Parts: sequence; C-alpha cells; structure tokens
Amino acid sequence: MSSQETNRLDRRTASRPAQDAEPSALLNINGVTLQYKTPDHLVTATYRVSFNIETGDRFVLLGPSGCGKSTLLKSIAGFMPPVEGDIALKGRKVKRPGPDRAMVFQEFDQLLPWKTVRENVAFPLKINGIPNDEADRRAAEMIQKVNLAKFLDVFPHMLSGGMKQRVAIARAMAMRPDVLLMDEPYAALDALTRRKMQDELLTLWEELRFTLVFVTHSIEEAVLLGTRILVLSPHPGQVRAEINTHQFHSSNADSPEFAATCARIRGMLFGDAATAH
Ligand SMILES: Nc1ncnc2c1ncn2[C@@H]1O[C@H](COP(=O)(O)OP(=O)(O)OP(=O)(O)O)[C@@H](O)[C@H]1O
Repeated sequence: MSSQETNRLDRRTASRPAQDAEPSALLNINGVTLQYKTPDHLVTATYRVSFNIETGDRFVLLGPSGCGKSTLLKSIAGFMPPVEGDIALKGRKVKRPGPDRAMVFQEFDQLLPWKTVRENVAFPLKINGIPNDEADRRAAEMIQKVNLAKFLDVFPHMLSGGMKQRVAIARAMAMRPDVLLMDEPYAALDALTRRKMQDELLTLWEELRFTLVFVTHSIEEAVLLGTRILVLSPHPGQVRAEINTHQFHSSNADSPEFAATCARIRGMLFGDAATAH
C-alpha cells in the first residue's frame, strides 16, 4: 500500500453522522453544538460536531486556538451540556461528570498539596467507595506504572512538573475509567520533558490499551500520539476531517509517513495547497 493510501484522509468517516456508527462505539458525539452565555454575548464554541470513538482509540482533537477543543472535552466529561445534539458513553447519554471519564489537565496544581503521591492517587478511589487496602494497593500499582515508585510518600511540592503530571495520570488511570480525557497536558513542559512524557504515555497505552481522548494544538503531538485525529476548523469548531494513522507507526517521528501526515494537516489548517496533497 502506498504511503499516500496509508495516510489518507478519511473524509467519509469525518462527515459520517454518529447514528451510522458501529453499535460498538464507546463514545458517540452526535451533532454537538456548545455555547457559552455571557451577560453580553453568546459564544458558539462548536457547531454540530459529530464523531465516534472506539474502545482503545487514541483519539486526538486538533485545531487552532479557540476552535472549541477544551469545551468539547468538558462536555464529554459531563461539565457542559450541549445546546444541540448529544453525547453518549456506552449508549447512555452523558448528563454529568462520572468516574467512568477521568480527566487530566495542563495545570500542575491539580494535586492536593497536603497529601503524598500515594494519598493523592488513592483519594478518589476511597471517596468512590473502594476499601482502603484495595485503594492503596491499586494506587501503588499505578504509581509504579508511571515510574514513580520511589516517590510514593513524597509531597507534590517536591516533584517536578513532569512528575506531577505522571501522578495526575496515575490518579486518573487508577479509577479504571472507560476513557481518559487529557487537555493539553504537556503544553507547559519544556520540549525534552514533553517528548519523554509522550513516550511514557504511549508505553502506558501499550500496556493498558485504554481509550484516550487528547486535546492539543500541536500537529506533531497529534500525529505522534493519535491513532485517529479529528481536525477542527477555526471558531466555531466544526469537523474538517478525520485522519486515521492506524496503518503506520505514527509514533516514529523520523518516518516519511509522519512528516507527510504533519504536512497534510498543516496544509488543511493553514491552507497551504502545496502541502495539502
Ligand atoms: N468560560 C467561557 N466563557 C465564555 N466564552 C468562553 C469560555 N471558555 C471558552 N470560551 C470561548 O469558547 C471558544 C472555544 O474555547 P476553547 O477553550 O474550547 O477553545 P480551544 O480550542 O480549547 O482553545 P485553546 O487551544 O486556546 O485552549 C473560544 O472562543 C473561547 O473564547
């Protein structure tokens, strides 16, 4: 198969309404319009956006600043109801936040400063009714998976930004959610740490095969991490295309397919016809 074929833009998938989804789709986002009402304005963040996410996808929402990526993620998390359309997880309409959808943010201060690493990870398990022993065991197991076993009893202020992010990921994954939602989690990290964290996330995914929805405005990050990439148009966000990178090893940043896919997306977002084909 040619690289063009393997990297093809699957526009049919992008425009396919969610109703036509395989019944197995884990998440259905169906004609979702999201708006903010301020005293002076009505801001439309996304307009009639539809897509489906299958179990095990590493699904990336990519688009320019202000196209509604974070708002879409908030809505999947259950913090913001659509004004039009709906979102369903395992066939059930999303109405509020729940432990089946864990979220990791960019901010480093998402950990509780007065709790140790282990306590931070175990805390949500305990408040969701998991017995203390089991919660502590699960927390330690997940902390090990993000390579922080030596830091179990350390407080967050003693950790680097990247380490705090790993704790936040361990905390989210310890809940065994149906989907992990990540909103530009590495945007504030230096380039080397960011790359390391991206590799760690891929390693963790290889091991656990969880479903990931990842927001970024970095094309390279999207191609590196995503098996499917939804490209959104500028404000208000609408689906421009979906790119399926299943068929090549997108995590190999040195491959010609990687460069070609980045160029293709750049062409779509910035209208450069020379790189769009
Ligand atoms: N709380 C809010 N009140 C009013 N408007 C908002 C609010 N939050 C976001 N918006 C607006 O909604 C639109 C979408 O914002 P959103 O943060 O979802 O975009 P984004 O694609 O995630 O951008 P970025 O990449 O810069 O984070 C923008 O026009 C933004 O100004």
